Amino acid sequence: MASDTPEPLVQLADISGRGRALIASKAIFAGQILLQDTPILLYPAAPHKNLSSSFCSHCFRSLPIPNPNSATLCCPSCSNFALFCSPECHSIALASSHSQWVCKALGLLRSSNPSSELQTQANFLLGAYNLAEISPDDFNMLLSLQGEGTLDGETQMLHSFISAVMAEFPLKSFSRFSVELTAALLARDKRNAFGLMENSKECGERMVRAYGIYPRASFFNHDCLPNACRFDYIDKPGDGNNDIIIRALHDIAEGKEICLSYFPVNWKFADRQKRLLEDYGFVCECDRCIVEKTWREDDEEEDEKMALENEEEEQEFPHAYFFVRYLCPNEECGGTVAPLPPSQGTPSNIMECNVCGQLRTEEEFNRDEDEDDMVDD
Ligand SMILES: C[S@@+](CC[C@H](N)C(=O)[O-])C[C@H]1O[C@@H](n2cnc3c(N)ncnc32)[C@H](O)[C@@H]1O
Repeated sequence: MASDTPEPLVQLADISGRGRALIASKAIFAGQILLQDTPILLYPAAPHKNLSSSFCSHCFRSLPIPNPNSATLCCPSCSNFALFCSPECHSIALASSHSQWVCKALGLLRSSNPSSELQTQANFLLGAYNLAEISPDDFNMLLSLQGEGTLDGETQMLHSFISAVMAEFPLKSFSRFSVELTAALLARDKRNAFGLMENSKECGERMVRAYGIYPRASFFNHDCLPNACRFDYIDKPGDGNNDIIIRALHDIAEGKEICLSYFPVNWKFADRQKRLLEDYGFVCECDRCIVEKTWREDDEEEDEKMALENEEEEQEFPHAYFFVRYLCPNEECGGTVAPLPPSQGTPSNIMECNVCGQLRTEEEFNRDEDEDDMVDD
């Protein structure tokens, strides 16, 4: 019997020197959705001091301004520190992420006032340990992702903090936890978590509201000239608001590897290399890095400009075209733009930015791009 499920557009492959990767299982067209992935674990970033909006502690959607006459749904242990957008989110959270021992640990964490980084890591660990209790399969999936742990002082400190709380709640899954496992979990998080962004219009800069572990999207490797990018729509109504969607930037031939950029595409060579080595453990040798490593650091901006302006140079710098075509023209946005999905085989001429969310026709995009160039000149 024929199946109605469309064949997946990506398949897993092993690539020497790059580990597991996703490659195109057939020819892909610009804008096509390659993958929609649901998180096995979501946890909040440390709260931003200059951000007033609050969000649901289960699905992470923004909460409406509270009506003084309506009762607010909150966690009985965490009270106003954990609010919910609906009775469904409230009851799911009380049966999962807001279990007694997690709430006790969250309370202690708040009173110890840790740095934002430690707080975010502790939020992850609490979510991960809790996952082992409520969904062992998802926990094993988390552990199967890439990353090797290191036993540094921060790991030891986080482990002691959580072990002390766990000692009061001797749940079955806790017996397996060791400092080595804590280190392994933190490494999985560092290598694989995706940040779900705050609405950048509201806070003026790119800030993360929550992080998620997306088991299938975690297999995308990095390229500084990616051929796909990811979108999230955390405040959209309905189910799946914390799914991520990966779309093709342009046509991709069957068998080609599909890569994302792990950070904004307009980062400079030295910053990209540093981040990839420190956080992801590899030296990037993509086409763009091979060209840019020959540039002198103080000339980098000049070289990029020349490559954009001079046709002959453009052939030597194949990535000049990438910025004209796929970098959001909104100043300081740094987002990547991809066409909307094709409709009934017809490519879309509407481009969407994955950071500021702006939609533009190709003509509007080119006009904004030209205006931006005039301001720069
Ligand atoms: C999110 S995971 C991607 C999937 C991973 N290759 C695996 O086997 O599970 C990130 C890790 O993949 C590897 N990786 C990603 N992009 C790479 C690249 N361009 N060259 C070499 N290794 C890369 C690095 O080890 C990195 O820490």
